[in-house]
Amino acid sequence: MIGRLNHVAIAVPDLEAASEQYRSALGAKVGAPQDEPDHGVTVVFIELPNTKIELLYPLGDDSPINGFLEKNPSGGIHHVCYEVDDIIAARDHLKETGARVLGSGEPKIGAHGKPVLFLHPKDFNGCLVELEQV
Ligand SMILES: C[C@@H](C(=O)O)C(=O)SCCNC(=O)CCNC(=O)[C@H](O)C(C)(C)COP(=O)(O)OP(=O)(O)OC[C@H]1O[C@@H](n2cnc3c(N)ncnc32)[C@H](O)[C@@H]1OP(=O)(O)O
Ligand SMILES: [Co+2]
Repeated sequence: MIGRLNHVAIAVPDLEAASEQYRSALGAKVGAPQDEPDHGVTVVFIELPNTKIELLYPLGDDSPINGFLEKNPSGGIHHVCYEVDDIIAARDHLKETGARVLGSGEPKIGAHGKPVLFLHPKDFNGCLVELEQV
C-alpha cells in the first residue's frame, strides 16, 4: 500500500541555524521557511536527489511538536512520510488493523498542498508516520 518515502522530518530548536547548516556544511538545496498554521509548524524543505528532509519548528503555543522539543531540546527525527495513492482507503484499512489515526481522523492539506494524515507513534515501533496522498 505505501509507496515512496516522501520526506523525513527533523524537529529543530533553531530553524535558521539548521537551514544554514544544511546549506553550507552539508551543501544541500534548502528552501524558504513556510508557515503551516493548520499544522502548528514552520517548515523548511531540503531537496535531496531521492527524497526530502523537512525541518520543523513550532508555530503557535499549541504546536504538536512542543512536547517533542521539550523532551529532545537539541532536536531529533520527528516523523517519516510515506506516499499513498488513496488516503481514505489507506486510513480505513489502517483503522481495521487497530492503528490509531491522529487528530479528527480526516485528512488535512499538508505542506505540498496534498491530503495528509498521521498515525500514532506507539502503534508503529515508536515512529510517528505521516501518509500523504500523491
Ligand atoms: C506540515 C506537515 C507536512 O509534512 O505536510 C507536517 O509534517 S506537520 C508535523 C507536525 N504535526 C504532527 O506531528 C501531527 C501529529 N502529531 C500529534 O498528534 C502529536 O504530536 C502526537 C504524536 C500525538 C504526540 O503528542 P504529544 O507531543 O502531546 O505527546 P505525548 O506526550 O502525548 O506523547 C505520547 C508518547 O508519544 C511519544 N512521542 C511524541 N511525539 C513523538 C514522535 N514524533 N515520535 C515518536 N514518539 C513520539 C512521547 O514521547 C510519548 O511517549 P512516552 O509516553 O513513552 O514518553
Ligand atoms: Co511532514
